[in-house]
Amino acid sequence: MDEWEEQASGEEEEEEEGSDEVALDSVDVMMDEASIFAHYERGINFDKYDDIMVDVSGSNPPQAIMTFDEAALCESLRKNISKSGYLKPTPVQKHGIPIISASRDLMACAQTGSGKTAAFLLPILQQLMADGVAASSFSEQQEPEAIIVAPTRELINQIYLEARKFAFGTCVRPVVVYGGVSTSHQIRDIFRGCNVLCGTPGRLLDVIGRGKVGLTKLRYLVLDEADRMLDMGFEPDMRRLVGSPGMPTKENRQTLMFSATYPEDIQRMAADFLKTDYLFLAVGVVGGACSDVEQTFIQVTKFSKREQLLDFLKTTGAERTMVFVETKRQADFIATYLCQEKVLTTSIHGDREQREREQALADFRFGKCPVLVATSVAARGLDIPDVQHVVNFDLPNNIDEYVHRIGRTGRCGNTGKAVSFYDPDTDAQLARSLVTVLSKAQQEVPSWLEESAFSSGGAAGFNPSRKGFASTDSRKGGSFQDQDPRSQPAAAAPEEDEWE
Ligand SMILES: Nc1ncnc2c1ncn2[C@@H]1O[C@H](COP(=O)(O)OP(=O)(O)OP(=O)(O)O)[C@@H](O)[C@H]1O
Repeated sequence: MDEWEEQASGEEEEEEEGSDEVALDSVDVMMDEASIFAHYERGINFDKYDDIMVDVSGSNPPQAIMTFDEAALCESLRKNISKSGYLKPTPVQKHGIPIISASRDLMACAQTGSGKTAAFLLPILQQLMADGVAASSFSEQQEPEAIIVAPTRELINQIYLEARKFAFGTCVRPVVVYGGVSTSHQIRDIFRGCNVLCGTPGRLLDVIGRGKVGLTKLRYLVLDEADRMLDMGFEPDMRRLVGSPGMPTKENRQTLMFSATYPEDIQRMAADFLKTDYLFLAVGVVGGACSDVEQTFIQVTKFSKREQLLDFLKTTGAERTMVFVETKRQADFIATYLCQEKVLTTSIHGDREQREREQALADFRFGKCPVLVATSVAARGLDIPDVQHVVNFDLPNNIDEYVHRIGRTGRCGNTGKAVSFYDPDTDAQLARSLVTVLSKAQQEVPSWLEESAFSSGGAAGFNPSRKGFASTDSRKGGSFQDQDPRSQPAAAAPEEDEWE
């Protein structure tokens, strides 16, 4: 089974022995203020974000803000923003914050690493604080004002830590729930008060189903990585969530969606969850790659990849590098191979225990292992400082996945590099989408890739319809990717390591 889906449907069962300790390690750790506000620096291209074209569609969008001061945030939020090292808002924040503060539903698209998390957290927290919301005392059912959903455990934990950082020193209490760790521990944490509940879908539905979380006070529903949350793997869970007893109708809640990619069919379906007058915010090309990532391609054959990877890693030394592979088995295999070759490597994938996954991320984050071999479970959202290289050892089978993977580097105005191994025998179906992504990001397109894209092989296998990225708000019509009637929905194809 696809490891994302495994999380979607299998979280409830994951009360394995020892999981309490994991929960204590990861969730309840008492961090000091300095570590809560630890952050990495904006990169040299941070100011260039302001040159990116912004398009807001829908009726009567509010005026964008130019500074955090214009957002009229309360004192504690301003202090926390400044302690986080934020001097000025990024474009998605300049437009997103006033839209959310104006109580509008929003579908927002902005490139990876450009500050989408704060774009939804800040206006929500501001409104809750302005309304005097405070975590209630111990109660065996809590009624959060906001729910944030994301597809992976590590990502939702990261969002929770961001929420906790911005809410530091206030009465608003964020809580996180996700699979692979003790449910009872998380429920106890909810009982202590919960205003902003961050969760992966399976565990969220579990705590709601057990009656530990009531939905009648819910005002905000946020889908981060919204296109992923609404594709085949998670859509049923999202429909169950909005259909849960007590969940306010879409007219009576504010629904916010964020991602760097929005295939058109997903945009159309997303409209089921949003009020009809939702705003669509596009910062740059919808589905476009981060312009601060230099993308290169190396033609390989299946059997030369391992040596090529080793040669590449010899040139990068201790620079932090994420190596993406397609299957869990491949992740173990490549990580073991690299360790045998004395490259300090760890790995993350859906078959590893949650404790091991968190340890792997920590070892990578803090530099103990500069190389992280990962499946798609680490492709979206993770914000790890100083990732200098992303290697696509195996290219993914859809273009959005590629965009998210390479977006683990080149964040917050920093530059990064992505190297992809292109095997003409297996990757030709991606060639045309890659050419489009490269050109839209003003990157050099290798002539052999262009030839491959427009040769019969590249064109015949071209499969944009399900995972094609839209140029704009689908309500305007027209995606810039060709629509090939022969193509099969890519969602039917394996996205990750499901066949193992
Ligand atoms: N206004 C700002 N000033 C300085 N740093 C910022 C600002 N906004 C966000 N950041 C930092 O930029 C980094 C990337 O932000 P974030 O993780 O929200 O990106 P994202 O757009 O959600 O990316 P992805 O699409 O990969 O999920 C984070 O470390 C965040 O703290």
